[in-house]
Amino acid sequence: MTLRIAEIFGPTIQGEGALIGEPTVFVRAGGCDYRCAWCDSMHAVDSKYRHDWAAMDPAQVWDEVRELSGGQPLTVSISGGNPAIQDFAPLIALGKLEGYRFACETQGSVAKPWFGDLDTLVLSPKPPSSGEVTDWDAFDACLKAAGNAPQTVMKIVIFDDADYQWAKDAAARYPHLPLYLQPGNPEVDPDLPVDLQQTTDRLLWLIEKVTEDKWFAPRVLPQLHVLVWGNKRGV
Ligand SMILES: C[S@@+](CC[C@H](N)C(=O)[O-])C[C@H]1O[C@@H](n2cnc3c(N)ncnc32)[C@H](O)[C@@H]1O
Ligand SMILES: Nc1nc2[nH]cc(C(=O)O)c2c(=O)[nH]1
Ligand code: SF4
Ligand SMILES: [Mg+2]
Repeated sequence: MTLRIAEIFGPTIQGEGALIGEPTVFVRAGGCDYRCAWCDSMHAVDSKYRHDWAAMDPAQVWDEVRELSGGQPLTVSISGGNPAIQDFAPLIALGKLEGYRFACETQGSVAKPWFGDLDTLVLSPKPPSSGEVTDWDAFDACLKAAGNAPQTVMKIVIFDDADYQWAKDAAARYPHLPLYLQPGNPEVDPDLPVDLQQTTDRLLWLIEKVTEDKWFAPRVLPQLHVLVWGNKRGV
């Protein structure tokens, strides 16, 4: 089975969540079952970009990851789009043979057996500002599919008070899932600069929300890659 791939890039650092700062190569899948209002990766979502996506065999994808990483095992981050609408089991199997680790980012709308082959599964359910509605049965199926995967975490993007309250309710459903919050980035055009002051102001707003609320469960993190590179693609 070929994979629809929007881009493969790196090595860079994982800019978000549990693995923040860790060197990684990204494999970005093309296609998504959601249309989040503020998606920063529409080039991997909207079918109008599908002609820019490559149909690749897992072995071809693997060759490129190996090349980019110089054959030095690291964590491969599978993102998208929603990678869970495709079969990444063969790619993960190829990489594991050479000692690589795998993380995957998905919204939790589609469960796949290969979640159980991952080292890290990042489930990122979408708050109200996205315009999407979470199917919690599907989310539960993702947790079940992850089974014994060493690390499963939840990462929620927060744009406003309604998102914050929604995140608290979502966290209450899964008290044992490690939780990461990141402020939303409203400016996602790769050709426009990111305002660093506004970016850190949004982070400060979120930090003050959780501390004033004495909500000590989540870790609050910036998008490190946005601080360093703005909305540049391929980093
Ligand atoms: C582009 S998505 C791709 C993977 C998957 N579709 C998902 O949403 O989890 C990767 C991560 O970026 C986050 N993200 C997307 N747009 C964002 C924005 N404008 N500001 C902050 N985070 C954003 C998503 O919530 C998700 O956690
Ligand atoms: N450096 C870097 N870190 C990221 N973390 C999640 C990303 C994504 O778009 O899935 C991403 C990305 O695109 N770049
Ligand atoms: S689920 Fe992820 S890739 Fe899909 S539209 Fe939302 S943020 Fe973008
Ligand atoms: Mg991104």
